[in-house]
Amino acid sequence: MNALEITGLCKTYRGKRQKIVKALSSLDLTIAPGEIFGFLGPNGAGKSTTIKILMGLIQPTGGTAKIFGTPVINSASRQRLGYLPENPSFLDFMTAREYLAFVGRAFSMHKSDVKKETDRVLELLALEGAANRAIRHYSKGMIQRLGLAQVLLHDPDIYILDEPMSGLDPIGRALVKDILRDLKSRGKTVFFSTHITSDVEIICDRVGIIVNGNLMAVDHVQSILQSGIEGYVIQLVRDKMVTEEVFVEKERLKSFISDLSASDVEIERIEPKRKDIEKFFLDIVAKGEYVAVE
Ligand SMILES: Nc1ncnc2c1ncn2[C@@H]1O[C@H](COP(=O)(O)OP(=O)(O)OP(=O)(O)O)[C@@H](O)[C@H]1O
Repeated sequence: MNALEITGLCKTYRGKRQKIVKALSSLDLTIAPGEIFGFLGPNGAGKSTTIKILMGLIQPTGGTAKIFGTPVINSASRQRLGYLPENPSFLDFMTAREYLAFVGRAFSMHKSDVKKETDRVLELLALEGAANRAIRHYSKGMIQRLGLAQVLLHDPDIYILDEPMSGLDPIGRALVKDILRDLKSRGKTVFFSTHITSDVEIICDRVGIIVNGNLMAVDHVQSILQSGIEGYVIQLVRDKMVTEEVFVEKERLKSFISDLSASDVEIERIEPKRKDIEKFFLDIVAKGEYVAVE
């Protein structure tokens, strides 16, 4: 059974002056259990709209979505799910420890598990020192980490995270990447939105690129990185002295090498230059006649 199954999902909003905004156009996507999937798109592409539909926070205009086989219109679909919204906010008069106890009760966790798991997630997110401080005194990064702590508390099977690295410093980002890798090693499924291509490159199994509500590409990150050879950087040597480095396009490699054989120049090193996820993303956005969203 798929962890996530989205079929023909559409969403239209009524914007200012009743203007129709097509946020999602017939989105089809399946995610297997145990996958880490990056949902990559520029601002206004439709990432949060998709996630809000999965969470039952808004209704789609058309199509269906299922989590572990249960339609998202049924709240039971979210029993095995942890959700981090974009810019999470809390009852900020509470301390993190009080808030996590509240979340534990909401998920019907046993009292002793709540205590144990609260300690575990506070430590994991480096919040143990601030655990008894009112949340209103937290920094932006601490709020984001608390959001992740509450997602992890009840050890769900699938995680839907709307921009989990948002507002985090490099230490916080590294922490979250480690947490996502740990979830993967424990067979959990993660679906997260982002517009940061390097995060996708480091953590994800697959990536889906959404532009203007259209899913433009879905592929394995490793296949993108393997297949995307654009050319070669060649280091040339003349008279045993390093002379220069040249870039040769993929199609020109053969003729370049045969031209060299007639000269006194030798090849010291050839390195393939690959398209990274950022280049892949930018090419897709360009092909999709992407129009900047205000
Ligand atoms: N409640 C709403 N009413 C009208 N239009 C909306 C509403 N919510 C979102 N939109 C529009 O729908 C489109 C998709 O928005 P969405 O928030 O899903 O994008 P996103 O990919 O999450 O963007 P970001 O990366 O900036 O968070 C945008 O054009 C946005 O302006």
